Amino acid sequence: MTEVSILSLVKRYGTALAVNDVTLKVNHGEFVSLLGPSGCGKSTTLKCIAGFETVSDGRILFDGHDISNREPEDRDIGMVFQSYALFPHMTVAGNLAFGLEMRRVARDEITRRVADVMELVQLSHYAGRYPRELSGGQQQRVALARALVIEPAILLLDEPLANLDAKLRDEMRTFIRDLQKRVGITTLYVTHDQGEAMTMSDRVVVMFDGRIAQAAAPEDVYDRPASEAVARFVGNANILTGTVEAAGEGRVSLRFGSEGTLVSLPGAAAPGSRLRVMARPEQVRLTAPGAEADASGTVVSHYFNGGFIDYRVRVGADEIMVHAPTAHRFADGAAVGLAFDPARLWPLEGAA
Ligand SMILES: Nc1ncnc2c1ncn2[C@@H]1O[C@H](COP(=O)(O)OP(=O)(O)OP(=O)(O)O)[C@@H](O)[C@H]1O
Repeated sequence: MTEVSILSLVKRYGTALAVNDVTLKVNHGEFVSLLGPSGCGKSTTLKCIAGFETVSDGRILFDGHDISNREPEDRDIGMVFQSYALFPHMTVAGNLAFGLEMRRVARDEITRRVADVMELVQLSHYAGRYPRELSGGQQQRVALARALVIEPAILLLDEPLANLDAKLRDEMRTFIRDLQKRVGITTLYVTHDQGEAMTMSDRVVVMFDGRIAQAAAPEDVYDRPASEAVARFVGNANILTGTVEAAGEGRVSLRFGSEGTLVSLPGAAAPGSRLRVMARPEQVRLTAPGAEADASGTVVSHYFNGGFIDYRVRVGADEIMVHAPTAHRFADGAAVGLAFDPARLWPLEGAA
């Protein structure tokens, strides 16, 4: 297993900064996702690690060795792309053997390793098939096997599930994650899909404009986002502004609107100041009017979504998203109360 250190990485295309001073350590056997909107620099970061792009500044170390100037084939990486990039004129077994033949591995050893990796990705019965005779998910499993068969030190994946339909994508998430755990390989995974990053990763690195906005465990990024931009990119977020009525011992009492009840939450701000807090839609509870609540509002719309109902509720000038169980239903126009779970409200940095 290998540790990857990215130190003050900069990548410029002309005057444009695609990667702007990225520093990140990926531990032995860790699964780290680079998550961000299109153009934020995640693929460029991965390409610099793979050696497909030269770095403009900064260094990349594998287990303490500077590999910034090594050719891609000398970096000991396995790579999987969105387009499976399989050789169409070769069978599955041929595709898997190719990298080993290039490395002049002995024939017996190639046979053994190809058989092992086909079993690992559950494709043993497909050895003689050509890529065009496989489904998208199967082709991506071959691509994964081809990256792993060379037994690389690091696995790099760039949007590998983007071409698959939704159900297959869900299955492949678990498949890749289980496989990575079994093999124990240090993995960097690029995606713009926050669900994918959350379910698969040990750590999620959120990037905007070539910079890291937050690098933390999925739960931390979701529950304790470093900024409003992270809060909004990772899942849905209600951003509420309240007035601090009292403060002390690392907690503040916040009042939303003129009628809102006081909610006590962790934070430090002077009384009278305005504070923005994040409440995830599933952390807001709807109550019948008259029942104890923190605020009152009117249902603007509701959408049935299988196990849940997604409501939009007008509270004063704000619209609050609520992701609620189906047990109690409220019609459009209904008066409702909203109750926040103070333990789950998260104060955001910066002035309101
Ligand atoms: N070869 C290139 N020449 C010039 N600019 C480039 C090149 N490759 C990428 N860029 C620019 O660098 C920035 C980062 O691109 P990058 O592909 O890393 O983003 P990304 O987050 O992976 O986006 P996507 O999900 O769309 O691939 C973008 O503004 C892009 O236009």
